[in-house]
Amino acid sequence: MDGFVTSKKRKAKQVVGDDDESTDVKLAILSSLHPTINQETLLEFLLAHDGSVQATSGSLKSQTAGLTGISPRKTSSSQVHSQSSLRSWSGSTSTPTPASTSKRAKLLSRKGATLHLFDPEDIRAHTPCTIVHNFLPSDEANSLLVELLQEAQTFEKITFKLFDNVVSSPHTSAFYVETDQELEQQTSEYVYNGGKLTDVRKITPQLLKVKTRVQEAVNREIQERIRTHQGGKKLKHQSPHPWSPNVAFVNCYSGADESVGWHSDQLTYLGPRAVIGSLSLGVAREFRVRRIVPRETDDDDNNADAQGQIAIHLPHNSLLVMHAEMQEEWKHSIAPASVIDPHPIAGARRINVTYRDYREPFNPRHTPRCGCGVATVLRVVQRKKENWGRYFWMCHAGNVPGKDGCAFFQWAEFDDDGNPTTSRSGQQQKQQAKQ
Ligand SMILES: O=C(O)CCC(=O)C(=O)O
Ligand SMILES: [Fe+2]
Repeated sequence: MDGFVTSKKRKAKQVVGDDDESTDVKLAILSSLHPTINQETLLEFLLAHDGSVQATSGSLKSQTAGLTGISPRKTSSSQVHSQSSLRSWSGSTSTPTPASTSKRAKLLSRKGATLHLFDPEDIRAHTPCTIVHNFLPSDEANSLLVELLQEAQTFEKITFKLFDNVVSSPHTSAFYVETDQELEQQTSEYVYNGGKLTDVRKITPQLLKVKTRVQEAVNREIQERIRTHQGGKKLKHQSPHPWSPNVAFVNCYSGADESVGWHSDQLTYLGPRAVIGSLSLGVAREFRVRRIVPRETDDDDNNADAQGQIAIHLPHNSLLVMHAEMQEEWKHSIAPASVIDPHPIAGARRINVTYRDYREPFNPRHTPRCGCGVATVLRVVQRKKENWGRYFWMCHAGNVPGKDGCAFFQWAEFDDDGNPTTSRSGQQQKQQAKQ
């Protein structure tokens, strides 16, 4: 039985190139083992040691002991710099067309280099995001910040399993829902990283009030994006319905060294081509994005940073919209900072609220369950050229410390509006028939 599971797992890996996360995962492990060494240096060492975490870590330990060749974290993620705009030197002030946008982005962000963006027009032109500065009336932003800093005193780090290591997120967070019924469902039915969330809270009156403003602004931004970047049409699998957030994740970064590693947000409850509204409060930090470039071959890891990173600077009271192009094709992170400019209310702390639209067809009651009896996770092929852009459901029960998952894997199909085209029972039957 074990042999069967192992070979099935291997097969799934081959079709989806699931390995694609391994560089990020390896970097996350190395980062937690060597917190003072910046990610670029870790990546260089990892590549030099053929992707072996153990060899990289050993080599880093001996080099840091001898203090040779390693620069401490010296990322430029630091103070809030100011930059007028790229437009001032690129000579263009007009709204870019999709073609000119991607050409400019290619020219400006390069392998190994980080392009720093501050101006909303530059962010719109070079990334799948848009930003609204000074989003809330300032007293509303400040009082939401005060409330969430208070809440964050009891937030916890999320613990999960990476390969055989148990690691915890380098920041704290909590999850907010609107009704008692959702609170009950979230703790009994929903699954994150293979396990149940332990800290689910009822949304606060201020978070709820701000949600209405976020909802209006995000829907406006979506329409604008469709007009300027999507040729007037929603993307294939993008929902045609107005974006209607019903949950919020709140993250707290207590100091410059707290961060979140490279990831794409989980589509499991959002569906394909999801849009997310992300409000930043307190100290300004860098939100880094990079496009995922499909691999030419299975062991081609050199492409991981082929187009370089883009750092979007997120000041207090800014709303970042991650548009429908984002989660499937890009990864994002909050980089550790070497220096920060303290905020008058928050000091070194930053609060981030991501409002999300959990869609009914993606309720775990309707989505496939794996052999462990757990609702599966929805993912997309990001690296493997062959199946690039295809969605699949897979078991994630093995991410819980102390648990092993199963080999469940199933391609996911959606109609043009992003609704699953097969019912759960239909999918389960097909899966059982195949086994
Ligand atoms: O803190 C942020 O701005 C981003 C947080 C994030 O990526 C997430 O919660 O998924
Ligand atoms: Fe995220």
